Amino acid sequence: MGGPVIELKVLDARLHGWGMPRYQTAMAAAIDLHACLDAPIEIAPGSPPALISSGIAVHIGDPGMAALVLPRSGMGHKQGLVLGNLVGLIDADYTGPIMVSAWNRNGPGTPPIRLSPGDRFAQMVFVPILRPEFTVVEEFTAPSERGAGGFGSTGHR
Ligand SMILES: O=c1ccn([C@H]2C[C@H](O)[C@@H](COP(=O)(O)OP(=O)(O)OP(=O)(O)O)O2)c(=O)[nH]1
Ligand SMILES: [Mg+2]
Repeated sequence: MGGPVIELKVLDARLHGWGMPRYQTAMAAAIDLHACLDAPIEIAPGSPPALISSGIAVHIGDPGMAALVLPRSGMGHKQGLVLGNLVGLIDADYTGPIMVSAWNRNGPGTPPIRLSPGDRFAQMVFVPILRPEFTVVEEFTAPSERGAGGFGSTGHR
């Protein structure tokens, strides 16, 4: 409602039956992505991630926006299905199929994760992007309270 509108191509007609990419609730931040598989697959622990098409393409076409592909929290936390690239970044000028690297992060000896055609197995969120230009300097001009401290420099409690 009132948000930006971007073009989306449906590359796999089965999505019409599975439920087109949509926000599952009125205030959901992300749309779920469906696994456009020909047949069920099993992703074994320790095996390379499976690269699976979501069956959609978008052309964001605005340098102030990008999309992130993220695990679904239920599948990631409970089943161990996460992304081989941890987070997928979709550039505003990318027009190919949105692909998902599906990785079973579980340890050896655990059962494979089964994915069936149409399963909602990841999600995609659109985010604002800043693209600053850079002034190369020898020394930073403004003072900084933190300075170069990092990696726990402020303590734990
Ligand atoms: O999970 C993902 C990550 C990326 N992409 C697509 C969209 C993105 O715009 C493009 C390039 O991604 P990225 O820049 O992260 O990968 P790269 O390894 O740097 O490839 P490139 O050299 O094409 O930029 O691949 C996906 O479909 N799914
Ligand atoms: Mg890149």
